Amino acid sequence: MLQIENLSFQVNGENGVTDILKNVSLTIPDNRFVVITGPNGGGKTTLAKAIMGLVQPVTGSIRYDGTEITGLSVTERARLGISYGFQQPPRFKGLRVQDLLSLAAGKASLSQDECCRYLTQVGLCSCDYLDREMDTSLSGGEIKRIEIATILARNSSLMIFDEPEAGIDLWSFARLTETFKGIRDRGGVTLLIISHQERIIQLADEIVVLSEGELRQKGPRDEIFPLILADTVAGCSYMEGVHQ
Ligand SMILES: Nc1ncnc2c1ncn2[C@@H]1O[C@H](COP(=O)(O)OP(=O)(O)OP(=O)(O)O)[C@@H](O)[C@H]1O
Repeated sequence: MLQIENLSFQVNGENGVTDILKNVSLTIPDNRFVVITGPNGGGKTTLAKAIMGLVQPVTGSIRYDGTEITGLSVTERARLGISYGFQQPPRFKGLRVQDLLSLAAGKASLSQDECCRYLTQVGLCSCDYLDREMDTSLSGGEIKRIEIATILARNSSLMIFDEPEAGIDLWSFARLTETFKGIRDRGGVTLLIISHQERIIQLADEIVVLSEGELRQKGPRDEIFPLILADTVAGCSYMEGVHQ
């Protein structure tokens, strides 16, 4: 179980201190498929990075499976079974796709068959990619899908994906949603997915809405999704005010 209590995060800029996360509390039981959504800049990525240990909160605590992890490093959290796929994954020049998948799986060398299994789940043909370097020769969508494959290879108990749909074509996206659905149906993994995509939101057990650094809504998909639709159809009150 993931337990987040009163989590706050601030940045110091030229205009002083800005609150990015404001007292966010959230409990996610095991084996749940949870989608975090909300307007751009609402704090979703920051929350995911705080869970992974990539940013340090100013106040609050994060517990995972009963262990206080707020002060732990990324590596220690990874050992506890947490993994995070970046919104914009880094490139690793000099490392081949097969090397990266092997590292993720914690093996000296992952067999071609095993690599193929992970790459197929993100819609890539392994023969075309295993020897490719993780450098700028790969497209943004390819890098994104390979990174998602490395998270699958890691076999974590809490997988956090940050906008997995970003830059991915319609065909690969369809394959990816099937993969997420398969993980959910098999059980044993908590999926925390940041997404703006209706097809991913539709798979969720629960939806969390973050806006302006605050947790605005949380509940079962069937309860929260109609509220989101009503809200977005009503339009943005700020923009309406600007154009008056
Ligand atoms: N290190 C930082 N310095 C300054 N501002 C930051 C920093 N990190 C995040 N922010 C700001 O905090 C806000 C939340 O950012 P975050 O990336 O968490 O939003 P998000 O909900 O993931 O947005 P999107 O849907 O656009 O990906 C944004 O306004 C962002 O510009």
